[in-house]
Amino acid sequence: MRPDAGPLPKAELHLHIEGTLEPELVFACARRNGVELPFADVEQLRRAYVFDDLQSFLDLYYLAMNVLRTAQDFTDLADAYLARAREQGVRHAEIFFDPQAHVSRGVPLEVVLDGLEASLSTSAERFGISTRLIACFLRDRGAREAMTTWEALAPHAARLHGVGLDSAEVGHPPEAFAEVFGAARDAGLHLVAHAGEEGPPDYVWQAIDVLGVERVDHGIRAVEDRALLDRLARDRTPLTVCPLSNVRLRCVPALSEHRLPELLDAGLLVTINSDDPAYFGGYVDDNFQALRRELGLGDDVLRELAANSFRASFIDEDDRARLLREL
Ligand SMILES: Nc1ncnc2[nH]cnc12
Ligand SMILES: [Zn+2]
Repeated sequence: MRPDAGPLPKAELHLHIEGTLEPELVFACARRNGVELPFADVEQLRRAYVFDDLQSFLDLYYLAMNVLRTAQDFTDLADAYLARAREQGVRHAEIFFDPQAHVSRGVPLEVVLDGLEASLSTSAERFGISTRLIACFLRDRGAREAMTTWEALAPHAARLHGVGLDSAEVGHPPEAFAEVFGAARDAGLHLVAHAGEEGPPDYVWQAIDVLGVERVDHGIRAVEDRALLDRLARDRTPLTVCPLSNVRLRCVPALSEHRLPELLDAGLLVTINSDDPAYFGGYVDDNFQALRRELGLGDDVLRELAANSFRASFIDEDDRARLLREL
């Protein structure tokens, strides 16, 4: 039992580091790198954070990250996330980054990796948070570019913990990425993929059956397919659900109508995460608090969701047991 009433200890398993870019850091990086922004100031940028769907968010997400040019920018980005994450009870984070979004605009992969690692390699000492990196392929840029990206990543495989699949989902089914996921598996990396965020349950089936992912990112549309729910429950395949993201991107009409309780009732290993917290109005514990407020989840359920985050993480068994004992 925990002695105090601070935020629950938890792991964050679905967090895009580029989605932690707060407007203040956008302007600071733009200023020092001489990048022009189509926004007058921080307030005007923040006012633009109103989204109709995933694509309308991605348009702004890719635009804002254009200010990230140097290793120092990526270090500052990760440091800012870690400081926030510590306040939110995070003990372990498996962090996504989008190599193609940087390499395609002329920022070398080494700059991104060196910059992130300069922060993350000391995250445990400075913030009490162990960290891992997961490189995501941008599915809307196709399987061929994903393979080219993998060829650039492979020499750095030891610096990575896994690969994932993200960006615009509908029209870009997981099965197209079977070969590149096979190559990453052969290199000893963990596999995850966004599926069933906006896309149909069939994309979740493909992620587990064709790509062989160990976790499904989002996966909320699995609720529409009884056989899929049974399969995910039977295999204990975790879903990394992001409630505030789902509302902001209009994947669900309101938090009070989120079908998370049905996923839990079906016996799924559900975790709660923040996705792109700078854009969606809250970091990971804010998601937990919103579930308490809007969905009426009680202490026991919230504690179970926090425990699931350790169960679903890729940490060593000793670390998992140690972290579970904190709850
Ligand atoms: N919620 C999300 N879905 C797909 N790709 C993303 N990239 C960053 N956030 C994302
Ligand atoms: Zn995501």
